[in-house]
Amino acid sequence: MTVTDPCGAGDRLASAAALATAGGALPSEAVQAGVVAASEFLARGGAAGYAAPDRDTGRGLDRVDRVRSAGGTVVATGGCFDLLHAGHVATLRAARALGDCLVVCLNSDASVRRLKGDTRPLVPQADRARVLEALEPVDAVVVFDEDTPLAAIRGLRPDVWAKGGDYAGSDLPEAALLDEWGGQAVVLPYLDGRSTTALLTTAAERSRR
Ligand SMILES: Nc1ncnc2c1ncn2[C@@H]1O[C@H](COP(=O)(O)OP(=O)(O)OP(=O)(O)O)[C@@H](O)[C@H]1O
Ligand SMILES: O=P(O)(O)O[C@@H]1O[C@H]([C@H](O)CO)[C@@H](O)[C@H](O)[C@@H]1O
Repeated sequence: MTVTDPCGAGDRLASAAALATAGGALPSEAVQAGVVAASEFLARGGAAGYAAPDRDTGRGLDRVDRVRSAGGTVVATGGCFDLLHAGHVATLRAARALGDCLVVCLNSDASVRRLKGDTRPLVPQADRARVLEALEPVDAVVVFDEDTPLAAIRGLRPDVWAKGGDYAGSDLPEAALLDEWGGQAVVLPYLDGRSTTALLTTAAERSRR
């Protein structure tokens, strides 16, 4: 293999090793996974093997397809993302750092209503999607109407499914689906004290003053 441009190989090794560790691999196994990923990355021409994302057309599922066909890592996350806060941004940034693109599976308004009650969402799905698409870590948003993102995930077949730290300690139901194609479900750190519910409660209290 003629190594043309090693740039990015270290990041590739580190992200693959981190993912392997998150999946329970031993340090030696994680390093091995990282070396394999970095080798495959270089074999495909390294960073130069990726088409430069065109900000006009580089967003959206076409970018996800390009990353996948170049052998990159597709990361997906999901949620309601009603009133956005720093915890959401922390999870989106951490999820994006696990791979080469990030897709957000977004609950539709009807789905949010069934999940979180008739008073939710405050922000309609079209605006929730627009806000998410404007964030640097987000490459695409897929709105789903079901109670769970399982059908959307099956269609996307991401390498990684990530949720925020409020799911720490719980078995993500998406993990079994990712297992079908060797993907991994991971829980990311939680930013204490941030939640849409807390924002709504504070707003209601302040408005009564
Ligand atoms: N404080 C936080 N730190 C990190 N990730 C978070 C935090 N709050 C939510 N997330 C993550 O953001 C995604 C969307 O979650 P969601 O929209 O339910 O946020 P929320 O603030 O918990 O909303 P709600 O209060 O209405 O339940 C999920 O993956 C969730 O794990
Ligand atoms: O914004 P939330 O409440 O984190 O989003 C929910 O997440 C659920 C989670 O993926 C289960 O593991 C999902 O089932 C539900 O549809 C909401 O997206």
